[in-house]
Amino acid sequence: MSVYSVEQLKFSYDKRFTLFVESFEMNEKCVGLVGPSGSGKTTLLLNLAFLLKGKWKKFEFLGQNVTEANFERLRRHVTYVAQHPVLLRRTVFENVAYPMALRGTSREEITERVEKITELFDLKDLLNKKPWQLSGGQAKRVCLARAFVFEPKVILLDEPTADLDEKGREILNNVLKVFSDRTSFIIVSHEIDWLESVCEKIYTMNDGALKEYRAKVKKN
Ligand SMILES: Nc1ncnc2c1ncn2[C@@H]1O[C@H](COP(=O)(O)OP(=O)(O)OP(=O)(O)O)[C@@H](O)[C@H]1O
Repeated sequence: MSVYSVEQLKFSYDKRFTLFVESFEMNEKCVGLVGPSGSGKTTLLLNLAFLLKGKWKKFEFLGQNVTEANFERLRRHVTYVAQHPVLLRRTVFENVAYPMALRGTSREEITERVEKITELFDLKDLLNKKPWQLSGGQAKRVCLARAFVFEPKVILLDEPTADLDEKGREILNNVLKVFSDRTSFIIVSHEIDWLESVCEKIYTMNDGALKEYRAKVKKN
């Protein structure tokens, strides 16, 4: 079953920019997306996260036909992590727990999952800190942990390495590996070498059009 199967997806904010994806079939666990600034990468991710609604000839998500009726419901299975995501003015623990609290998860399960994910993202010592007490890299790791904590089927990452130092990158690489058995990823980045080391396939975006960049056999 494909993660996404899309034909002729079109979205415009206004007359100045149009995203037009002729065809996108995602059968990989991880694909990368590169392209110049303003070419439409974020716009594509927002459409694939069901946060922007365009028009399409065919749009399937995990084998389900996307329709007007289920569009908003499908959001539950996919998480978009923005390049500069915003944290709530609450503790790190509460920020990471937030998506599960929204979903009505029990307090016990929340605590257990937050513990596990903050361990993976090396945030254990920061659980009681507030956002303004964190460095940029720490804040980014909190945002990433908040996306991974409820194990959505698909995670869309917009420039995830921005703000991360070497240790942060190692952590992210490890988490991508740990989650590769249960989560699929689309990653926007300008770091093509890094994308090639973690993705099975890479696409380019130019003036709103998506093209395959290079098929690649994953190392190790
Ligand atoms: N909310 C909006 N309203 C109107 N136009 C927008 C909006 N968001 C983005 N755009 C325009 O749509 C085009 C594509 O933007 P988008 O953010 O998808 O590009 P991008 O490839 O992600 O860029 P970057 O690499 O700089 O993040 C740009 O011309 C941008 O100015």
